[in-house]
Amino acid sequence: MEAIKLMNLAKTYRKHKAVQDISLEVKKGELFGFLGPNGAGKTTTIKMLTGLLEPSSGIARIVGIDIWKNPLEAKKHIAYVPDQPNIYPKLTGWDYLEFIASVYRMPKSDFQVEAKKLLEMFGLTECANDLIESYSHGMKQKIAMCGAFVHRPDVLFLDEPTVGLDPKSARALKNLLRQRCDQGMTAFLSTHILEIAEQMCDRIGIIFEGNIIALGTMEELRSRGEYANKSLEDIFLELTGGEDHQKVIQGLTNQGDSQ
Ligand SMILES: Nc1ncnc2c1ncn2[C@@H]1O[C@H](COP(=O)(O)OP(=O)(O)OP(=O)(O)O)[C@@H](O)[C@H]1O
Repeated sequence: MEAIKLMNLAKTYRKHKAVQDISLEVKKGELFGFLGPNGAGKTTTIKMLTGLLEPSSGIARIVGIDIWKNPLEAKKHIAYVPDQPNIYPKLTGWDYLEFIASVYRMPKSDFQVEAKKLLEMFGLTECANDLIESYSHGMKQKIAMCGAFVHRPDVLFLDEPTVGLDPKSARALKNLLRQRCDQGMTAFLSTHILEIAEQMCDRIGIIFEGNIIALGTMEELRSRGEYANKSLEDIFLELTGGEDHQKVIQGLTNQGDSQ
């Protein structure tokens, strides 16, 4: 059974079709990268999959459960870290994790072992007893990650997870994602950072103007004749027309330089 399944999922904001009938399956244990330029529809898709934004049409299933027909049941299986996590400022880091663990009914002893490991991994042990309002943006993001991992979700959604993380924390996140996916968790992450998708993800989907325009492993994407031996950046720019934009920008910059 697929961990995540989208069937003709679409979202229209007033008249603007932000996501257009996308269908996709992500298998259990897969680390899936959802890549696209600004405004392509990544966040809209993730919000529909996590039960935060009702689709205009189509179906979204998490471990076989329709998230819109049976939201409580489906949400037991997921964790979501948005790009701008907004977490309780008046709790300490530790209290926040404890709160999450209680919502997911984690046994206390499991929670303590898991929480300590995660805080250590993300370099938050020293400030676990400080109020979250005193945390920097990156620290808030990291405690939100710890909260997402602590209850061992079956499916984890991350929106732009490495933006704002220092290199050490980004590395810790990459390692942890790989380890958890090897143990059976499924991860769905949106990113602009092509290197991350290229290095970490088992499979990549490229979304552009609300449509999935490419889908597959790096090898599969490259094996499309015209993309042989190209980097994901080249493939991405060609597919999304970014190269033309880049040329325009480059042209303008060069003009500026010569004046
Ligand atoms: N609440 C809203 N009302 C109207 N239009 C919206 C709303 N949210 C998003 N959109 C539009 O839907 C499209 C997709 O937006 P979305 O945030 O899903 O893109 P994204 O791929 O996550 O972009 P980014 O990488 O910039 O975060 C954009 O054209 C955006 O302007």
